[in-house]
Amino acid sequence: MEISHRQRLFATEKMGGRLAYRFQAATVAVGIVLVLYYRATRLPAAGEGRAAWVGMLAAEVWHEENLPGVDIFVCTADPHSEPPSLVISTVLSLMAYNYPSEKLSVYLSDDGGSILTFYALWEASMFAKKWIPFCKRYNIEPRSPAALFSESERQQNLGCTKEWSFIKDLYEDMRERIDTAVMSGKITEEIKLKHKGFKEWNSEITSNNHQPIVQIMIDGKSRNAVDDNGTTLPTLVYMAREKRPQYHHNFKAGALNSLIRVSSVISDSPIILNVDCDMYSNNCDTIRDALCFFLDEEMEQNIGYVQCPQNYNNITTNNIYGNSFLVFNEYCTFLYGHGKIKLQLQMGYSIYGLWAVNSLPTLYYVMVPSLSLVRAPPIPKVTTKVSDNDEAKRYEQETLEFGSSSPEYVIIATVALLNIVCLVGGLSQIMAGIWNMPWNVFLPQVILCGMIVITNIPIYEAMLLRKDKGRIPSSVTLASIGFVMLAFLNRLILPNNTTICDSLDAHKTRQERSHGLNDSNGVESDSVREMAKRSSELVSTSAASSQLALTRRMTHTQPPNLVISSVLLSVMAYSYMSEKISVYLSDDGCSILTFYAIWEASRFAKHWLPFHKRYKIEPRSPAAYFSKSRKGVTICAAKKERSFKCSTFDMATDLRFWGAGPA
Ligand SMILES: O=c1ccn([C@@H]2O[C@H](COP(=O)(O)OP(=O)(O)O[C@H]3O[C@H](CO)[C@@H](O)[C@H](O)[C@H]3O)[C@@H](O)[C@H]2O)c(=O)[nH]1
Ligand SMILES: [Mn+2]
Repeated sequence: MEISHRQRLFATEKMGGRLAYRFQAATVAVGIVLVLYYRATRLPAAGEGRAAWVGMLAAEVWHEENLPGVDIFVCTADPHSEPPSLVISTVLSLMAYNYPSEKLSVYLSDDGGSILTFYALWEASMFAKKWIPFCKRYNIEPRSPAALFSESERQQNLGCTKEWSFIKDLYEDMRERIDTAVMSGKITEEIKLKHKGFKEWNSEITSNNHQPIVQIMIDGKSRNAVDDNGTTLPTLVYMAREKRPQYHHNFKAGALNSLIRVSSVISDSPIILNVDCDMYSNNCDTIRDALCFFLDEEMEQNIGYVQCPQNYNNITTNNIYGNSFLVFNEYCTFLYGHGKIKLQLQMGYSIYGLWAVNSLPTLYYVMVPSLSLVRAPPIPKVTTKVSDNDEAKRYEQETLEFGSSSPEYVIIATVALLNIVCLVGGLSQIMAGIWNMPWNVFLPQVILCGMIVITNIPIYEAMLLRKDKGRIPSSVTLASIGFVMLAFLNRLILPNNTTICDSLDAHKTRQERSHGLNDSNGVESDSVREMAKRSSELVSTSAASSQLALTRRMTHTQPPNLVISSVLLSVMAYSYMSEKISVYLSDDGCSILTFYAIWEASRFAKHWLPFHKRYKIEPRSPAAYFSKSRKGVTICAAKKERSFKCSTFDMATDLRFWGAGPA
């Protein structure tokens, strides 16, 4: 109880010693009144420091609240995709928060470990001396110089044309120096003399292999850390955590981990604000707003995290990347949204709670039906950043940007390619009449596959037609072609001549079977596990067994009824007491042909069961057994086997006759 009290940031409680406290408060109040009396009666003449005197008076009257310290973490990873001139604009917008500067510390984590980013931050530490007082004096918003100066008409309304132009020129000169340095990739010796931190970089340092670098650019506790008006500046720290090739750096999470450790030694503030380097503050009161939650007397114990709404300033007309303002979490939108948002919205947002559940079926639907269109008859997505001009142009024209060889793109390209190949292949097979079935049976699959192909048109363009840098790299295209070829080579994806439901059904049967076997008692010869293993072998080698339940497909090589009888025979032939085995066949096709096949099998079983038991035949499906040419079969078995082979063929011929005949 006591511990949790001590950890609270803010609370009002009745305490002992109130009389002593009142006495102390009274003396402080008298002191304040005396100081104010002194200021009011000794006012200097104009031009002899009156302005400073009034300023002091204002400062003494202005009571700054007892606010907690705030550590602000900014992460950057690469000076080429995240330009340092923009990163420092982010940093400057955070340093200019409407919050007591001595309580603010801004940390920049540089996962690129780049001297260019360090240089940019050093420039920012100088520019901040002018930028922060400028923002505060004119109540500027937004406080990112890059964002502010990209809006042209703003200065008229502010009434500070001269100062505006002065600051703007300063900023633009700085940005040019930084961009030039980034372009050349190095820092001149002259600049390197200006801060001791530059000495950390030598010719051996690479972004993945370097010592830890921590440089305090502005030390808020130091007397020199003041802006041009003499007001304290926020603390500003550069950090590049140690990186070695043999240890994984864990991306942004790793950077945040190091930031927590480094900041705990330097400022150790109870509140942490985290911002990506490609964002900036668009509201100088954000920290105070968020503290309303953290310092709330009733709620603070329950609130550990406050997410500020995000605005996007570069959404294109059709919003092709689907950027939008969304805050979502693991809670069910229906339960938590009930009574708060409309039902339509609840339904719309529920997708964000369901993405994980949704992704497997989605992958399934974009791949398996299309694959089965060509293989069998029917069934009932480090972000790339906009950093160069061409890229920005493509973004405005709403041309999808790929460019990098990300594994995500391989998945997208493979799915797209697979679908177009399947559509073309499937349609040509249907036209050629290979499946021997009316064409409308394939309609749902063709429509689904066709819709996926239409949706993927930009992907085909990016893979095959585009020449710009944002196209899908040929390595990705090649990899996806490889995967598509694998899908066709690998018979495991879908056994030939098997519909999707067939294979799922076969899988289910296998599970049910092994489950049933594990429950059984009184095993005579083989162990239960061995039997379960064999039963699964059985089902997987004859996945076509359940074809009958769904589609009645008569192919010339494998009459299903023969397969059925073979499966029944193999199940009847388990090494298990025959009197304890009962085999049931459910025929959802309700066919006399199937019944006839079973009748044939029941007669054949009288010979088959003793035969396989005597000679330990495996597999015990006659169709499977005789489909393989057998060597090394014992001589005594050979003769009998030949005659069995003949009768199996007899049965097969009969069944085929009945299956193909007019019934
Ligand atoms: O090794 C790395 C990789 C990334 N970053 C930084 O992480 C941030 C986010 O990366 P980004 O590529 O911009 O990802 P986005 O998809 O734009 O960002 C969203 O997705 C990220 C990963 O899920 C979240 O961390 C972000 O907060 C969220 O805005 C950026 O500041 C990067 O500089 C690092 O510090 N180190
Ligand atoms: Mn980002």
